[in-house]
Amino acid sequence: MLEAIALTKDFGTHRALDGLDLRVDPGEIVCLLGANGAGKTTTVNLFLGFLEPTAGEARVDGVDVRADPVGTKRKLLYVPEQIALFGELSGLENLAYFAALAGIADRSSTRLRDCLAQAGLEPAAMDRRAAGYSKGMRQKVGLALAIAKRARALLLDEPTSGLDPQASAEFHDLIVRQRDAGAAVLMVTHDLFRAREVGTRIGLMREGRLRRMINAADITATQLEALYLEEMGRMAA
Ligand SMILES: Nc1ncnc2c1ncn2[C@@H]1O[C@H](COP(=O)(O)OP(=O)(O)OP(=O)(O)O)[C@@H](O)[C@H]1O
Repeated sequence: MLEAIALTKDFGTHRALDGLDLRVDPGEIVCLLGANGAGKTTTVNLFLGFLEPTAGEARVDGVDVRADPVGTKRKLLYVPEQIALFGELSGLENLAYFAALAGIADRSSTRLRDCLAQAGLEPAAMDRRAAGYSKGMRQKVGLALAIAKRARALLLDEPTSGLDPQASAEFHDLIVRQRDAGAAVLMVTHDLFRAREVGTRIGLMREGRLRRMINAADITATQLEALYLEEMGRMAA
């Protein structure tokens, strides 16, 4: 569903992403871990068509993002670290607005409320102004859009940073539900523990390169941490 083929991005003379080969199939969650500046967000932005690759291809459902930026984006849902909502509008009104922008045909209030409920937003909160929403509640509106859109792939960039542990666990449960419904999920995170819990595979990135791809089932959290530190060079001495 998501495929990077020798994907490369330079910013001036700096190579931010260097020949990335990666595949995320329907029904799996691939987590990207790595130190700041490793090229994780650049990868997500290339799949979204926010950046043009210097070389290689980012494909969504077999289509090069550059060849059909609008069509490929329609199949994706992007959840950034901070979801921006209109504070004066309710959660439901925000969802209705973004659903219209995304070209979703069925935007009845009943359907959108159902999507918000599936994303875990309390019914009582749906009609309250989003200005009073916590970060966790805003993320749920983002996920509700994925559900409304029937997005086939989710691109998540540090979606739970700053969430309390309970909200983070709840968010990850929702992602797992999307995976079980057949979505392909690419998640950038610094949370090694959650990556191992929910990830099918875990990629370790450093300085623009994918250094290692690990099957989450083959490794304990402690082993993952040791591998991570080793790859990041902190245990090199
Ligand atoms: N628009 C840009 N212009 C110039 N350099 C950029 C740009 N975007 C990213 N970079 C550089 O590319 C490299 C990779 O950045 P990227 O944001 O992909 O890292 P990351 O792995 O997501 O890091 P973090 O964990 O801090 O979010 C960094 O050196 C960064 O400074």
